[in-house]
Amino acid sequence: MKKAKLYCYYLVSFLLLSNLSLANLPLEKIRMQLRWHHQFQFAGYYAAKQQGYYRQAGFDVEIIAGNKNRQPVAELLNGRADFAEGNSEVLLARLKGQPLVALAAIYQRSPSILITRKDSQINSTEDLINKTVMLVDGVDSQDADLLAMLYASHSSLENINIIPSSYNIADLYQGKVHAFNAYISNEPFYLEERGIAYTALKPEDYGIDFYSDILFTSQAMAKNNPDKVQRFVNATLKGWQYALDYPEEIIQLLKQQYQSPKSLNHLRYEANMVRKLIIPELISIGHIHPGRLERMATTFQDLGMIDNTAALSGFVFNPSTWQDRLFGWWPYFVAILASLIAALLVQAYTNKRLSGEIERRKKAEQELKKLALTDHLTKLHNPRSFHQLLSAELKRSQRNQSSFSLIAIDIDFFKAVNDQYGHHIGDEVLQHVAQILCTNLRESDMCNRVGGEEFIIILPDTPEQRALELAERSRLAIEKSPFIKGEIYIGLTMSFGVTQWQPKDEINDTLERADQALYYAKRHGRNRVQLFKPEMAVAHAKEKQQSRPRVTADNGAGTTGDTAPIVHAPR
Ligand SMILES: Nc1nc2c(ncn2[C@@H]2O[C@H](COP(=O)(O)OP(=O)(O)OP(=O)(O)O)[C@@H](O)[C@H]2O)c(=O)[nH]1
Repeated sequence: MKKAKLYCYYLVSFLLLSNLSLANLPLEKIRMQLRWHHQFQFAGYYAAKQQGYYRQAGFDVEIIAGNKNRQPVAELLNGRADFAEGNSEVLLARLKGQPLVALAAIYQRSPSILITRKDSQINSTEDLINKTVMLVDGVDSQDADLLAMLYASHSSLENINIIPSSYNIADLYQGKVHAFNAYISNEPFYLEERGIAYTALKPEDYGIDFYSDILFTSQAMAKNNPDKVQRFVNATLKGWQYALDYPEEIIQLLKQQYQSPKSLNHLRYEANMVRKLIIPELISIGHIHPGRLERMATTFQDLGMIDNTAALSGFVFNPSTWQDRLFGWWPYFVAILASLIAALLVQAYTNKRLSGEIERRKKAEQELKKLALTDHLTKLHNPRSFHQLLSAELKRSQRNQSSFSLIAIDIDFFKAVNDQYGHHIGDEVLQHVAQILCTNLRESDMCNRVGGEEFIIILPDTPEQRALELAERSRLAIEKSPFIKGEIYIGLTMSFGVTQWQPKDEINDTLERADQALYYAKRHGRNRVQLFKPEMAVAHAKEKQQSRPRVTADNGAGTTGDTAPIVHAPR
C-alpha cells in the first residue's frame, strides 16, 4: 500500500512537472487561412484567439483574411498556412487527389445561394433559362452546391448564360445580371438595406445538402502531429461556442481589431444567419457525418466534376484510430513508464541503502557485543564472557548428564617479566602465551583470560584424565616456546590446576577446586600440571588463614617459589 502511494506520488509529481514545463514552452506559430475578408463568418477563430484558447493550447495563431487571390486550399497546399477554412471546395480538392484532411464542418448548412430580384419573376432555377447567372469562375465554377442545384432542374446548362462573379451585388440590383451567387449571411443584407425585394434560390430546397466552412489541414500535418491538430480543433470549437454565446463581443472585436468594413448592423445580421447555419442547438459544433460527405462526393461525381469518390476514405480527421491514439499518447505512456521505472529504481536504491544500513548496524552491534565479551589484549573470552560460558556449560552438562573439566593456568614469575622489561613487553608475553595455550585446543574448548596472567580453559565433555593430558601438552608447548623479540629472550613456564565438574557442583565449587590444584602446582615447583585432590582443599584453607599470597608462599622446597628459575635474559 505504501509502495502504491509512493508510485502515485512519483506519477503525480512527474505529470505536474510535465504540465508545468508544457505551459512554459514558447508558443508555436500557426497560420490560419480564412476563406474571405474578416467578418462574422469566421467569428469562432477570433474568439479562440481573443479568449486565449489558442494560447492555452500552445499556439500563437495568425488569422489571415482571404481574397480572390488568396484562397484557402491553395494557401494550405503551398505551405503558406497550417490550417484553413473552405467550403465544399475542400472536399472537391481532396477527391481530385489533394492531400487534405477535414477537421470540422462549422456550418451544417451551406450559405451559398443564388439571389434574384423579386421583380425579375425568377422564383426557381427553372426560370433561369436564357438568363445571366453569376457563379465563381463562371462556367468552370467549382461552386458544386449551386451547380448541383441548377442541374437538379436542367439536364444541361447550355441555355443558361453563366458568367464569372463580379463579387459586387450592385450588378444584381442594377440589373446587369439576373442571378447572383451570394452568401445568405451577407448579400441579402445589402438588398434589404436598400429595400430591394429579392428571392433566394437555396440548394437545400433542391435536395442539395452541403456542409460549408470546413476547417481543414494537410494530410501530413494530421498524420505527423495529430496531437497538435486535435489541440487546434478543440481550441477552435471552444472559440466558436464562445462566439455564438457572445456574438456582440465578437462584432465589436471585428470592428475594433480586425477593421471590418461592415456596419454593426450588417455584422449583427450576419451573426444571426451564421447561427442558423451552424445549428448549435441541434448539432455539436463542427460535427461531420460521413454519410453527408458521401452524398456531397456523389453529387460531385454526378456533375462530372470527379471520376470517383475513392479519395473520400481518410478525408475526415480521426485521431481515435488505435495507431493515432498510440501515436498521440505515446509520450504519456513513456512518461508513465519512465516514472514507474524511476519509482522502482528509487525504491530499490532506498531498499538497498536501508538493508546496507541495517546490515552495518547489525555488524556494529555484534562487534560491540563481541568487544564486551572479549579481552582486548589477548582476544580471548574476558571474565564476563567466561562466567556466561561456564554457567551455560554447567547447565548443558546437567541436561545431558555429561561432565566437563576446567584447567586453571597461571604464568610463573610473570611479575619479574614486567619488572625487568616493562609492562609493554609483559603485554606482548601475555599475547604470546595466550596464542600458544589456545592454538592446540579442540573447537569446542573455550579459552578465557580471567585475570592478569591467569587463564582458564573449559573443556566440554571431557573427563579429568583427558584434561590432564591436554594440560600437560600445553605446559610442554609453553616451555618450548620462549618469548623472543630482538635482543630479548624470555623463557616461560606455566602452572596448571585441573579438575572435573561433579554433578553436585555449583559453579564456584568447580572453580575453587581448579584454583586449589593450581595453587598446589605453584607451591610444588611451578611448571607443572596438578590434578585436584581433596587434601589440597585442607592445605589451601590453612594457607588462606595465614593470608600469604600463593606466589610468595613456601612451596615446601625452601624459597625457590620466590626466585625465578626461568631465564629472562637478553640473547
Ligand atoms: N604486562 C602486564 N602485566 C600484568 C597484567 N595483569 C597483571 N599483570 C602483572 O602480573 C604480575 C603477577 O604477579 P604475581 O601475581 O606476583 O605472580 P607471578 O610473578 O607470576 O608469580 P607466580 O604466579 O607466583 O609465579 C603482576 O606484576 C601484575 O602487575 C597485564 O595485563 N599486563
